[in-house]
Amino acid sequence: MKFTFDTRYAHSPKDIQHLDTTELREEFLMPDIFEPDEIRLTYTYNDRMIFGGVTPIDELLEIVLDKALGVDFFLQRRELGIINIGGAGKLTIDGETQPMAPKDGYYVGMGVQHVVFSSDNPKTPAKFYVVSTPAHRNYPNKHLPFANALAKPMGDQTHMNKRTIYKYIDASQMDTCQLQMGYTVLEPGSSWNTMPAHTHARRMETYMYFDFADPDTRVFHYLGKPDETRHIALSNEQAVVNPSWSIHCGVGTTNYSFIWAMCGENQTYDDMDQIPMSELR
Ligand SMILES: O=C(O)C(=O)C[C@H](O)C(=O)CO
Ligand SMILES: [Zn+2]
Repeated sequence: MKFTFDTRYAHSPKDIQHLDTTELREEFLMPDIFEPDEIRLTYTYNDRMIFGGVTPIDELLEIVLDKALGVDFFLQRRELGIINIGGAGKLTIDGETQPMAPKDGYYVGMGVQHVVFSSDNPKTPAKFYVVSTPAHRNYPNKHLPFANALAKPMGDQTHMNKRTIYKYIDASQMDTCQLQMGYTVLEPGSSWNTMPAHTHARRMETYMYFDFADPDTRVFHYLGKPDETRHIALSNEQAVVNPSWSIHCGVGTTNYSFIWAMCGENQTYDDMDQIPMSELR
């Protein structure tokens, strides 16, 4: 099993004025998330979120992080959200087995010692996207089937942003210390997500874009202060870190989906500052 644990640092909004394309990608993009029988994680200094992919094929995979976090085991002072974007798999949580159908989610509370990931069939492997945030107490583990996600239809065809936001880990449904997580599915013919753009200085956010309609699909993810924006061109199954001070929105050359995850000062999903279009530069 190969384990990758990258670091991404926190920035001032002024920093991105000086970054060229390569540097911008090195600082904000996580290019390869799902590699066979690998765990690939990124630790961002933005609210210390850890996010990435766990892709078991023939092996059982477990995230082992102790010295790197100065703890005895990974979830000693953290909670974990999981969404399976691949085939059927399983989690074994401190010895108890939990089937994970395609699109299933799971919340693992602080204090759990072992989370083991596996695929049911190596030909149709599970792909577990995971996000972990610092925690201060245990809340109960919870299986989060896709059918139970809170579905919020948004947008319209005229604005090319017809989409459904599926909230898996949401404060109205369950307790967590910080983590909120879910995913957004754009309809065919729609390409803009979260437009008008918004900021939420109270929370940082990460995104993992996936389910691209064809290999040449690209999503252009926008970041920066509203009056000083940059973009990053993304291929399928790549992720980006968005600092609290940054807008985010994106446009694809086809429709697509993305998993978002947030943490920080509050758990109020609708606490967003919409940016008037006249302020974008
Ligand atoms: O398309 C959208 O709109 C979103 O998915 C918005 C994200 O969930 C978000 O940015 C929450 O703050
Ligand atoms: Zn947001």
